[in-house]
Parts: sequence; C-alpha cells; structure tokens
Amino acid sequence: MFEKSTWIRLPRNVVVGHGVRSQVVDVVDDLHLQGRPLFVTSPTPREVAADPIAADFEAAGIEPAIVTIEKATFDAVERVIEVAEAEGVSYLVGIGGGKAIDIAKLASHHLEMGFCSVPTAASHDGIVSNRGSVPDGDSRHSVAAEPPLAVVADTGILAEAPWELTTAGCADIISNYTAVMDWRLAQRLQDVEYSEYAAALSEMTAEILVDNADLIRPGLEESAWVVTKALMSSGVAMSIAGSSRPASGAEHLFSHQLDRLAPGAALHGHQVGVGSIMTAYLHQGADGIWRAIRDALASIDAPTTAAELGIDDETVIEALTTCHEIRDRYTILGSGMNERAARDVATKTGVID
Ligand SMILES: NC(=O)C1=CN([C@@H]2O[C@H](COP(=O)(O)OP(=O)(O)OC[C@H]3O[C@@H](n4cnc5c(N)ncnc54)[C@H](OP(=O)(O)O)[C@@H]3O)[C@@H](O)[C@H]2O)C=CC1
Ligand SMILES: O=C(CO)COP(=O)(O)O
Ligand SMILES: [Zn+2]
Repeated sequence: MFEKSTWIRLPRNVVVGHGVRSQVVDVVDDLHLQGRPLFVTSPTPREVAADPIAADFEAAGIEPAIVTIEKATFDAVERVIEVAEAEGVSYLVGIGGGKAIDIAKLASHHLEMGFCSVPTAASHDGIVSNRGSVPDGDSRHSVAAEPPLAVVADTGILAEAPWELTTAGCADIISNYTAVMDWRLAQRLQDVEYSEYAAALSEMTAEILVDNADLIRPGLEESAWVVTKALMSSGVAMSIAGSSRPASGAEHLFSHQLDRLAPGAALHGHQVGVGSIMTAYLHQGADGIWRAIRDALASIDAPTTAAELGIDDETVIEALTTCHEIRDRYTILGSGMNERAARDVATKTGVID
C-alpha cells in the first residue's frame, strides 16, 4: 500500500514591489491576524523600515511592541520570546536582514505563533524559507523552523541597501546549481529523499538569475526585483523539499566552516558563491560549468577568490578539507578531501594563487 505523505508549508501572501512597506498593515489584516504584533528588528532596519511600519500600525489603532537585536544568538531568541510573553503579543513580524528574520522565525516556532517576513536586504534565501539559522555552539547550518505567513519585500528599500548585500543574495541563488548536483549525487549514492520538483525549481531559479545578470546593477530598483523573486523561488523550493537540500550542498558546508574559522570575514552568499566555483569543478572537471559560475559571479561584482572574500588561502584549504565533518549531508566531498586535492581545485579555479 502507498503510505507516503508530505506537508508543504508556504507563505500565503507574497507582496513584492515599490513602496509595499506601507501595505504590511493590510497584509496582516488579510491574514486575519488579531491583537498586537511584536516587531523583531535590528538597528539599521529599524530606522529604514520598522519605525515607519510601526507608525502605520499606530495609525490603524494597533500598538506594536518592538525588540531590536544586535547579533544573531540564542540569547536574542530568548529575549524575543520573553518580550512576546510579557507584552501578550499574538504574532511576530521580522523586519531586517537575515539576523532579524531568523530570530523572529525561531522565536515564532517556539511560541507557536505566526510570523511575517519584511526583508530590508536581499541577502540570502532565508527570507522566505522554512529554515532558521542562528549559530548554536559549533553548528552554523539552518534547522527546520516556522515559514512566514507572509512576505512583504519593498524593492525601494532593498535597492537602497548596501550593494554587497544584494550581490550576496545573487550568489546564494547561483550556488543552487551545485547544491542540486550534490543532492542528485546523494540520491544516487545514498538514496536520500529527493524531490524532482524542488530540484527543478531551484535549478531554474539559478538559470533565470544568470540569464538576467545584466539587469543586476547597483542603483537599479529592477535588480532588487529580479533578485528578490529568485530568493522567493529558492525559498519555496526548500519548503517543497522540506529541507535546505535544493539550495545547500558542499558549497554551503564550505561557507559554514568559514563562518567558524574566520567569523564575520565575508557574507554568507559570497562564501557559498566561491565554494560553488570549486565544487562545480569537483563535479564536472575542467570543462564543466565552474567557469560559467565564476563569470556570472564576477559579472555581478560578487567575489570569486579568497582574496576578494578577505580570507587567507590557508583558511580556504582548512575549510575545504574539514567541512564534510560538520553535518550529516552527503556531497561531492564524500568522506573528505586531502590537502593536496584541496590545493589543486582551489588553484585550478583561481580561488587561491
Ligand atoms: N535561514 C536561512 O536559510 C539563512 C539564514 N542566514 C542567516 O542570516 C544572517 C545573515 O544575514 P544578513 O542579511 O547578511 O545579515 P544581517 O541581518 O546582519 O544584515 C547584514 C547587515 O546589513 C545591514 N542592513 C540590513 N538591511 C539594511 C538596509 N536596508 N540598509 C542598510 N543596512 C542594512 C544590517 O544592519 P544592522 O547591523 O544595523 O542590523 C547588517 O549590518 C546570519 O545570521 C545567517 O545565519 C544566512 C543564510 C541562510
Ligand atoms: O543558506 C541556505 C540555503 O541557501 C540554508 O542552508 P543550510 O541548511 O546549509 O544553512
Ligand atoms: Zn545559502
């Protein structure tokens, strides 16, 4: 008898466009969310978005509680939970980059409350996904969490955010190519759970972004539009899969390990982009897609070398040779690369000198 079942949890309202920040009140109303919200934000997003949105709520007769967090830590998640309980709020709104949104996501999961995502930076595909990522001891990768009930992405705000945040979001999407290669490999060799729909959506998202790379330029609001739609699509692929597999393979292992070895040196998306150049080479060799990935990254001003990441060559080698250990996720790295092989791929792809 066929007994498989699946739950795909997706946002109900996705609103993207110029000036849609002022529609957060309407979106919440449309979802029939009652009572007071708790806004979870961080310092700059508070100024550019959370305070004006709070004014819209006040004008509608709803007084939001606000927590401003400085760092993505479990202490911050605890603080948000405490404030939510003390203020008697009934839903959360994460307003900011990945830090604020992931903290709101994890807190809402714990509180069993709905939450809405209002990104102020198109910096990675966690803005829509059902995955939350907050450093936990040595662990840096995402865990299952609450997906947002709604996403409101104001392209006016996203276009004014620092350009490198947008190029990081693009690179996170471009890395879907190698994430899907790893997922297919793991399915063939380890029979891991696999969704052709999620894999196809993730790959197609990377393709569309690369095909539109010439629209991705600083100061162009259309760039924010193209990138945000890709981030949404990639987040949906993760929700369909019920895991981050469609958007996270060995290139993400490499990035998570860099986060431990060189904390804060580079943005998540930039690290996975450089990782993707190398893991594409490992999958397909010299004549494969690695050059196209490198050229697409270069064309949008994303880093393609260790030096551009601000990370030294030896740290790249250490991350490459150890990152297979950090998670139970089968990838092209198998049971690990030795130092010579790591140096070879990093040199041949120009990531190190
Ligand atoms: N859930 C998932 O699948 C994933 C989650 N992540 C998580 O996301 C976080 C990283 O995300 P990221 O967005 O880079 O980090 P942040 O939220 O820290 O934002 C990066 C920087 O951009 C600033 N900023 C945000 N929006 C604007 C704006 N509109 N204008 C000017 N500055 C702005 C922030 O300011 P300020 O410091 O004032 O807040 C911060 O300094 C990490 O915690 C990581 O673990 C990463 C990948 C995937
Ligand atoms: O960043 C992600 C997808 O782009 C999430 O992946 P991880 O599960 O590896 O954290
Ligand atoms: Zn990512």
